[in-house]
Amino acid sequence: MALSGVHKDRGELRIHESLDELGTDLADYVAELSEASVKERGVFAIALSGGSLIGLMGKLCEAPYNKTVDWTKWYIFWADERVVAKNHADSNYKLAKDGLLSKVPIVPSHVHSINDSLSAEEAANEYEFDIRQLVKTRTIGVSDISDCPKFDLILLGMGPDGHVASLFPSQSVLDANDEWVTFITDSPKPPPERITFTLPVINSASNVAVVVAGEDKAEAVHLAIDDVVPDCPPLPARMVQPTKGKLVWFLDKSAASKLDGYQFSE
Ligand SMILES: O=C(O)[C@H](O)[C@@H](O)[C@H](O)[C@H](O)COP(=O)(O)O
Repeated sequence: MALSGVHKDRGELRIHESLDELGTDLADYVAELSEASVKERGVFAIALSGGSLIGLMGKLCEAPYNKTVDWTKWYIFWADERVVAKNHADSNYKLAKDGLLSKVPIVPSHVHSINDSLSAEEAANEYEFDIRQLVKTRTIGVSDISDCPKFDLILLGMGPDGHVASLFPSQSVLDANDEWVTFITDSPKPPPERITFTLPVINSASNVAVVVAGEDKAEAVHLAIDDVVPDCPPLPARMVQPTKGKLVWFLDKSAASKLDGYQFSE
């Protein structure tokens, strides 16, 4: 690891020399959380996002993880999903299925994806209903300070504009407090129709990891983590602040290059 440390209020930073190293650390981290959660609760409830994250999780399909992780205890969800058919190239479900879920022995009935035959609004409502049933049976834990679900791990990517899940800057969904899952029909990143976990759900998780690589995201990483005097509303990524859970940033050197105090020489 190039550098690691704990920021006083923005969580743990793990900064890597290369994407290969980042991928190994990410696989270790997910495997350790899975083991701890299965030991404690008997299951592991994990929510994925789309984008480059899934490729960076690729090492989980390889030795030793493919044989050491208790995949049958995994319950899979999406922190956000594009409202397209499951076999569409834009589907986050398809991305995860092709890149991860089809390569390890996950129980098909444990994979909770959205109903792709519904409108964005209906799909969000139905997905929240599904999650509520699983909170009732404690397949997903529950926050002890609100009624929110407490996922064992929520994995997020971040866009160059600082969006996480499908929570984009200046959109009203950032203020959604009553819903667990909401929807947008005007995503600045295509496709336009998406469902997304709301901030209260993200911030109720036991663990949240934000995985970011590339120089085009360096400014957003700086604004999301460093103590900056804001001249604009906080980036969605900065609003990720687990109430009781643990936040970890997995960064490559390029994404971390504008962080205060982190100067890398080539
Ligand atoms: O479905 C999506 O579009 C996402 O879940 C989104 O939040 C993604 O994680 C970021 O845009 C980062 O994507 P990249 O890592 O590909 O830049």
